[in-house]
Amino acid sequence: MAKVAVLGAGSWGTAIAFVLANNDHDTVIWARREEQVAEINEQHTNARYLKEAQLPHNLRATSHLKEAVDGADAIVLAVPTKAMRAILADLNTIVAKPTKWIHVSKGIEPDSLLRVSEVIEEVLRPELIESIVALSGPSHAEEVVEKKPTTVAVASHSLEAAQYAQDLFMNEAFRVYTNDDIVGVEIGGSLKNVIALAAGITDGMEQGDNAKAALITRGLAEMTRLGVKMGANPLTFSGLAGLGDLIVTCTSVHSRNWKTGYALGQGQTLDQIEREMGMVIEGVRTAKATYQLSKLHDVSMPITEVLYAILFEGITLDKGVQSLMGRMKKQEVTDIFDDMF
Ligand SMILES: NC(=O)C1=CN([C@@H]2O[C@H](COP(=O)(O)OP(=O)(O)OC[C@H]3O[C@@H](n4cnc5c(N)ncnc54)[C@H](O)[C@@H]3O)[C@@H](O)[C@H]2O)C=CC1
Ligand SMILES: O=C(CO)COP(=O)(O)O
Repeated sequence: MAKVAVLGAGSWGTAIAFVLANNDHDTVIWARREEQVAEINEQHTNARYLKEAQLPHNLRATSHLKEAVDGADAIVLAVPTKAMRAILADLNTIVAKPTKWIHVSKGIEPDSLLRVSEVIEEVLRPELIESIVALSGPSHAEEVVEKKPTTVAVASHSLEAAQYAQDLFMNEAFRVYTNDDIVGVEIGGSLKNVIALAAGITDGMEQGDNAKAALITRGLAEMTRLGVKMGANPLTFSGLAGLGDLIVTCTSVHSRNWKTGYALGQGQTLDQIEREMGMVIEGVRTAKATYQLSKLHDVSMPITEVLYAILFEGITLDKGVQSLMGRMKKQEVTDIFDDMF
C-alpha cells in the first residue's frame, strides 16, 4: 500500500483519488476550499464537480498542502496546466525528499511552450525528483467514478517509474498501459483538446457527420506531424493518448472542450462560455501554444491555425470553414507524413 497525495480536487483529481482509494492506497486529496474539504470528509461527495458520485470513505481531504504531501510516496498533480507552475513553486519549499511525481494534466504552456513534465523539471529542485510520469488517455471523470471500463497510458523515460504508476492505478475497471514515449503521450493528450474544440464548432454549426469525421482524421494527422517533429513516436498517436482520447473528446457529451466548441458554433462568445462552464477548458490556451509550436517547428497545422484565428483574431466561423475547405490541392497520405521524412 502506498501513501499518495492528489493535488487538485476538480473532476479529474477527484476521480483519480477515487481510483487510488478504491485500490486501498492511503490517499489524501488537497482542495483549496474548506467547504469542499468538509464535504469530501463528511458527506463523501464532491457535488460541484461530480454530481452523483459517492466517494470511498477511506479518501481523506485537506486544505493544507504540507499535510497532504507529508511522507507521500507519490504526488499526483491534478490541477489545470495554468496553475501548475504556482503549485510546484509552493511544493519546492514544502516537499523534503525525492518523490515520484505523476501528472494527469493535458495542456501545453503558451509562450514557454513547455509540456507539463518539462514545467515540473524546470520548477522543482532536482533533488526532489525521483521520477516523472504522465498519465493520459480517454478517461472522462464522470465515467471513471461509475467504474465504467477505462483505459489509460502512463508514460515516463523510466520504465520502472511507469510500471510503478501502472501498479498504483490498475484495477478491474481501470486498465493502465505503460508507454516509453512521454513526448507523444503529452502532446497527444494536449492537442486532442484543440481538435475537440474544432469538432464541437462543427457540430454547433450543424455541419454534419462527414465534416466531423474529417476533422478527427485530419486533426490526428496534424497532431502526429507536430509530435513527430518534437521527437514523439508516430505510433503513440494511434494509441490511447492519441486517437483514443481524440475520439472520446470529440464525441462525448462530457467533454468541456467539445461543449465549448459546440456553444461557439451556436453563436455564444468564449467569455460567456468560460463564465458558465466553471471548469477548465484546456484547449483554449493550448490552441495558442500549439499555434506557436507549429510556427516554431515549421509544421503545417491548418485546423489549429483556423481555430487560433477564430479564438484570438476574431475571424468568423464561416470564414474558418471556407479557409479549410478552400486550401490548395493535396495528396492525402504523403501530406500526413511529408514533414516526417
Ligand atoms: N475532467 C476529466 O475528465 C479529465 C481531466 N483531465 C485533465 O485534468 C486537469 C484538471 O482538470 P479537471 O479536474 O477536469 O478540472 P476542473 O476544472 O474540474 O478542476 C480544476 C481544479 O483545480 C483547482 N484549481 C484551479 N486553479 C488552481 C490554482 N491556481 N491552484 C490550485 N488549484 C487550482 C480548482 O479549484 C479545481 O479544484 C486538466 O489538465 C484536464 O485536462 C484529464 C483527464 C480527464
Ligand atoms: O481529457 C478528457 C477525457 O479524456 C477530458 O476532456 P475535457 O477536458 O474536454 O472534458
